Amino acid sequence: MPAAFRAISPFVRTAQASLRQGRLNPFQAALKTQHVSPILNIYRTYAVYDRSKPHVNIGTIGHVDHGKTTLSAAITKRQAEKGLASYLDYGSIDKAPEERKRGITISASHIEYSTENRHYSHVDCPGHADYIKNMITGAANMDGAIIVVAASDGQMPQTREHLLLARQVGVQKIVVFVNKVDAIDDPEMLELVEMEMRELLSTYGFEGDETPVIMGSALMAMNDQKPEIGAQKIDELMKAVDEWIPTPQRDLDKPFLMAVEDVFSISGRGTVVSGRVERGVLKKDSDVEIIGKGHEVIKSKVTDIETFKKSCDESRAGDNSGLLIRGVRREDISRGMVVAVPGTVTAHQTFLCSLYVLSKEEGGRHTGFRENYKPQIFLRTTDEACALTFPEGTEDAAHKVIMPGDNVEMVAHLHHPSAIEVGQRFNIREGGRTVATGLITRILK
Ligand SMILES: Nc1nc2c(ncn2[C@@H]2O[C@H](COP(=O)(O)OP(=O)(O)OP(=O)(O)O)[C@@H](O)[C@H]2O)c(=O)[nH]1
Ligand SMILES: [Mg+2]
Repeated sequence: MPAAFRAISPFVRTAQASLRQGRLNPFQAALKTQHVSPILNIYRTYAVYDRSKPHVNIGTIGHVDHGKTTLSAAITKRQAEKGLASYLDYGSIDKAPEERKRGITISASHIEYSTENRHYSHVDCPGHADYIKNMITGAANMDGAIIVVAASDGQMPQTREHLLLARQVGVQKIVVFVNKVDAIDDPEMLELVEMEMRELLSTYGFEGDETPVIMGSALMAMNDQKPEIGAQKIDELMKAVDEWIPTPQRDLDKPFLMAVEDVFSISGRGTVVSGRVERGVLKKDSDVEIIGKGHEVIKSKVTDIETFKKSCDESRAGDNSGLLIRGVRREDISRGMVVAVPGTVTAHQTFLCSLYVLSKEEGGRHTGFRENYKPQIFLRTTDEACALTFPEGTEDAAHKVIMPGDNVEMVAHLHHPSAIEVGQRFNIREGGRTVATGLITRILK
């Protein structure tokens, strides 16, 4: 340990004593004293940042007051004890003074920690409209979520809302943390909560039977009490998160996809399609499929690749490329179709999506719209006619009006089948301006 580190404060002396007695290792000692000194901050940074581990974005979601912020703090506490995070107490996660006073989280707070396997960026996510908007528009993203459900709320009238929120923000994989188990005496009650949760997960299109459900108490973990429902459950939770939420693939590692921007024919050579490569790497002489715009799937081979006006052996994510495709006529391909690795993309016509409808101030509509709104939607390089309806079971769908500034979940029916995928974003425009942004959350047909 550096000399400067030794002379700083009583905190350091306490930590050092623990260190000597073998209760803490040097990293943990540094973490314990993180508030004191910039040198310790450097220690802390080293403890947390480990770029060799894969990075994953997650967050806590769930109803107001069910314990999201307490759980977030408890995770950092537990990981800090292992030298894998810097401990943040409740107050430093709920930053705004008015939040602390009222005990309600208003803005999202970013924290980070690691497990043995991965590095996490974690948002303590309030259920507020602003945050949902950020997720829909792509300003924020989550690879998976921990949904916090308080067991003490009896039959959990808000459970549906939690799952709807998770689906709306585009999360595909969830880990459930049933919180406040310390306040429950009846174990049967917990079984009931778990059963109901699994059933609802399936109803909302998540894998209800396989989803990990951990029962514990964030408060007990924070207070170093009852480790069997406190600290140990945080460990179980992080293990489940590590295993259940997949590591996102880098664009370059994904299967090749390019949306067609332009098609032309070069005499003596054939048809060339051009566009910006969205993901993956394509080698010359690879087989591809060209999909979308209501056409049959076209099977072909890319016999030459041109990037920056030079012929090359491959085309990669981010490149603007021209692909010479064999045996396909120019008129069979149109802008908006995608060129992809065979079998990786299919065309669909109906999907569930989350929409953020721009407010008047953001340049959006001045009036609301109802079911059967028929806008043009802009997907990748093309636009497509589409009709929007409310999901099955929506109350009073016929009279519901969506106003500018609203978030809403809707079902989109495309006029032509298009190559679409879960997680893809799109815009709705009217008269040349964007009036809504959408996120595809489930493919329906
Ligand atoms: N008994 C008990 N209470 C808990 C537990 N976890 C959290 N609480 C309490 O529940 C209340 C709400 O906790 P928060 O962590 O602020 O809940 P939240 O979900 O972040 O709330 P918002 O951000 O306002 O939506 C606080 O009074 C916590 O002390 C627990 O495991 N057991
Ligand atoms: Mg909170």
